[in-house]
Amino acid sequence: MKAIVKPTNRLEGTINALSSKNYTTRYLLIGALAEGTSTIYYPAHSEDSDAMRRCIRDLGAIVEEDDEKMTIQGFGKHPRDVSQLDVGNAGAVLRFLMSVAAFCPEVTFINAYPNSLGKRPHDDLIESLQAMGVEIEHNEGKLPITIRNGKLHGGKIKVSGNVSSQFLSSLLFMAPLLDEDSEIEVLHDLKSKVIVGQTLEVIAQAGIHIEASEDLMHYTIKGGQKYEPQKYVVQGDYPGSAAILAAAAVTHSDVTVLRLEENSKQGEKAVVDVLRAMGVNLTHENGVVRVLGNQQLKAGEFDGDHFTDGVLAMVAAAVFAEGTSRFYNVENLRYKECDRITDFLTELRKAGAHVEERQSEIIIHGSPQGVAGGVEINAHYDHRVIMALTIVGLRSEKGLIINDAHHVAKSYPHYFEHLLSLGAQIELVE
Ligand SMILES: O=C(O)C1=C[C@@H](OP(=O)(O)O)[C@@H](O)[C@H](O)C1
Ligand SMILES: C=C(OP(=O)(O)O)C(=O)O
Repeated sequence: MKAIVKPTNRLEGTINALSSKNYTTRYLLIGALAEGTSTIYYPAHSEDSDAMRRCIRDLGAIVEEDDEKMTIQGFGKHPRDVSQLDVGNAGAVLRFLMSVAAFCPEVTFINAYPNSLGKRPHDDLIESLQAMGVEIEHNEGKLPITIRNGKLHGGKIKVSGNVSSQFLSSLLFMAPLLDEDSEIEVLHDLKSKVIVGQTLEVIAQAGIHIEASEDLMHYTIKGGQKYEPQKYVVQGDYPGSAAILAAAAVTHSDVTVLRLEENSKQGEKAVVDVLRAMGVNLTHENGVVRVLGNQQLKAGEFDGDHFTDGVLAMVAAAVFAEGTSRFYNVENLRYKECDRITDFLTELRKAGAHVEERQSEIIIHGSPQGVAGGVEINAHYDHRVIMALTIVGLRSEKGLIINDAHHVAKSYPHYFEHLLSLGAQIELVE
């Protein structure tokens, strides 16, 4: 699908935030790891959450669904003997399930997206699992990956947090089910640290006890624990909503997004403060964010690691700010669906933005007068690149054509529909 994004002066209206992708993948997982029936209200529907749903079914969970909720009869620590799993393009699903696969005799994770997930590194998790007795075949740390149970055991576990927090989360989900007690030590820096708080939150909701140090670098985990079946309610998604809020910030607008809890553990709720710091007129009360955009933005400097999945949308807003903005501590954006620094900035430059990259920084020299546009954009298989470039297109002189825009469905299948309902001028061509 192509998205033909045309210059749009005004956005107006109210939308319900999509359901959180990262809570949905977690609740599906812990529902599967429980024995008994868990219920998840308002689960997300996107390619990534569908991937988790498909894989836990393949592993033996019984999943039933109606319009409002999903029930999962879990398999505990005894998944079905499945030979292959297809995680689509979902990094978190792959990494979380690599640890669960260690309870199966032999599972191969296939390489369904060689140009996206197929390029992402998993070495750090592979090394930790191997040290725990798991046998792993892999393609230089990348897919396809085959996991064999070997002699899986707990004990002292080390994992690097340099590249992704998902490796640590994966081990935190699995270790309580082992017979032995475990201690996890995080080596190096822990990137996307905030999201580990979401992992610990859902694990605790399922009755599992993990002792975590305050800096989230050390964990003590008793073995032989069981996930209890529970009822979970999925909150609204900040990373996806960040793009809607940024679109409202760069246009004349009166846009309200519902279902964005102020006390959420999602790091990307920081985008509300980022936009505020950029001078955007907004309020955030009782789970409702209202943006009154007037196209006036000022530049700022932000530690992007706190809101990793919201960075691209904030960069798109910064393209139209007065002055030079800097998003630092974002090196691990290079290891996502594409290289979200080099690949994303290549597309931004095509659109007419003035941007510079460093190994772990994005620098934007703002163009408050707007950018030229009038070019075709490569999506690089990345939903967040698509969402961000759409924002830029709305404020361009000649619009943008975003190729392969269907990849937006990885996290936010209704993104264009939502923008259209706010009055965005976008044509979708199959
Ligand atoms: O744990 C998770 O669900 C996620 C962790 C983050 O990845 P990294 O830890 O690799 O930064 C985030 O970007 C991703 O969308 C989801
Ligand atoms: C990086 C993302 O997801 P994942 O790592 O799960 O593929 C994302 O949603 O932006």
